[in-house]
Order: sequence, then structure tokens, then C-alpha cells
Amino acid sequence: MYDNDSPIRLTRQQSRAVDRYAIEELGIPGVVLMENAGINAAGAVFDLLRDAFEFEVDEENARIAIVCGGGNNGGDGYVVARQLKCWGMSPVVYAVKPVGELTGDAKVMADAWVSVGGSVVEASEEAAVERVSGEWQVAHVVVDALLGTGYGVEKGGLRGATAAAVRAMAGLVEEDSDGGAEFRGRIVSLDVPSGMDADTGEVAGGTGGGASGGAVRADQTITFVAEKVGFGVAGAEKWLGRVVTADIGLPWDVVEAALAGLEGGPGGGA
Ligand SMILES: NC(=O)C1=CN([C@@H]2O[C@H](COP(=O)(O)OP(=O)(O)OC[C@H]3O[C@@H](n4cnc5c(N)ncnc54)[C@H](O)[C@@H]3O)[C@@H](O)[C@H]2O)[C@@H](O)CC1
Ligand SMILES: [K+]
Repeated sequence: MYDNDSPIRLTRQQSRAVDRYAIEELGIPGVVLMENAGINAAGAVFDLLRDAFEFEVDEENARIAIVCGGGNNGGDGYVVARQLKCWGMSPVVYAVKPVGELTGDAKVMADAWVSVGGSVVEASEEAAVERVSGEWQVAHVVVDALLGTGYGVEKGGLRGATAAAVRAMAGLVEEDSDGGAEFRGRIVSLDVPSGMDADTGEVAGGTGGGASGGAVRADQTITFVAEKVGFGVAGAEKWLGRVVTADIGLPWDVVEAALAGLEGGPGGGA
């Protein structure tokens, strides 16, 4: 977390520019940024677990479901899983894209998770998500690592297993009218609630949602580097819950230097 008094909000373009500057200008590999993001997010998940379930949950009995997408947001989820395992927990990763089909930094992190003995439940079809998502009902924390700044509403509605996973997470917090088990856990989104456009605060398919629409309704959003511009738009708070900012191992003056190279400068997205 940064110790700055006037945090700015970043556009998707600015978020990408910060990553690119670190990778291309400073020579810090993307996996290093991802590792930092994931470790800091894991710390926030652990704090939430302790605060929400103080007398009920310890490392051995914490039930944590981490739902990973096929991009770098999913990669962050695999790092969170590995870090929580270091602290004695046994999170289960649910993958909407098979680990064998991942590429780039997300593949590195998924492979690392499997190499340290981590569990992955693959659910890359809608029906599979519907089958396994019942297990999320009893989780203390469900981590949403499906989509981050890579999603924008110009891409249309959510597709396939990702759409099903967002629906299933939304279903966890919907009013329980049929007398089923009540979800007592917390939903934590990494970087952006999946399905929300980080620039506009709009959600996939509009506010009405529908089968391929809506977004994850988080209790807490752990956002990387700085909040996103869309978080300031009226109505966005419904999806975000409490917003916590996590750094990715870049001092704030480095973030400012990265943004200075863009039109509008460091405050351009605020
Ligand atoms: N080095 C980096 O670039 C870093 C990236 N970070 C993370 O990376 C995220 C951005 O990663 P990406 O740019 O890979 O994007 P995302 O991971 O946000 O999204 C890309 C994924 O979304 C899927 N997708 C796109 N539109 C879809 C739709 N309509 N329905 C269903 N699936 C859809 C794509 O198939 C792809 O798997 C950030 O939000 C942050 O969490 C952090 O790890 C920090 C470092
Ligand atoms: K997310």
C-alpha cells in the first residue's frame, strides 16, 4: 500500500502503461510484478479472513476458493493461492481455462501452483462451473480472479465458463428465497470486480445483467497500483465493496514516471 495523500485513479491504458514501463524501461519482468501483486493481495485476503471470522477460522480449517480466468488476472489468483498455502492454508483453485492452455505469465504462475502441490479443479465449460460452484457456498472466502483490466464493455457480454462463474458468484449473495444454505463467506475481487469495465464502471450487458451480463458483487476489491477511474462512477460501489489498494513492488515515483510519458500525465485518469 502506498503512503500518498491524494491517490489518483487510473484508466486501463494507464494501468497497462505502468506495467509496460516497469517491464520494458526498467527491466522488471512481468512475473515479478505479478508475484508482488499476488503476495500483497494474499495479505489482504488473510486480514479479511481474520477480521471476518476471528473466532471460527484458523489456517487449517479456512475454506478458500480461488476462481481463476485465463489472463493475467487469473495469474494473480494462482499467486494468491500459493502464498496462502505458504501460510498453512489449503485453497482450491477453480480454473475456467485449463492450466495446459494458459500462456505467458499466467502459465508460469499456474505451473508454479501445480508444482507446489496445489489443487486445481478445471471447469472450462458452463455445465462444469454450475456443478462445482456449489462448493463455493461453504467457502469462507471466494477470490474472484476471472477478469481485470483486460475486460471492457466494448467486448460485449461475458462468454462461456467465465459468464457462468460470474453468475454463480452473483448467486451466492442473492436473497435466498428457496430456503437453501445461506452463504456466510466473503467475496474478494482482484484488481476489478469481474465484468466491470475499469474505465467506465459499467458492467457487462448493462445493469440488467442477464445470462452473459452482470459483474461480481464483491465485499472487497483489492486493486493494484491505484483505484481505477470507473470506481468513481456513481453506482460502481455496488460491485466494489470496500476498496483496498495493493502495490506491485513499484515505488510511487516510478508509477508517476510511467504515467508522465502518457498524454495527460500522472493525474490524467483522475
Ligand atoms: N505484468 C502485468 O501486466 C500485470 C498484470 N496484472 C493483472 O493483469 C490484469 C490484466 O490482465 P490481462 O490484460 O491479461 O487481462 P485480464 O486477465 O483482465 O482478461 C483477459 C482474459 O479475459 C478473457 N475475456 C476477455 N473478454 C471476455 C469476455 N467477454 N468473456 C469472457 N472472457 C473474456 C480473455 O479471454 C482473457 O483470458 C490486471 O487486471 C491485473 O490483475 C498484475 O498481475 C500486475 C502485473
Ligand atoms: K477480478
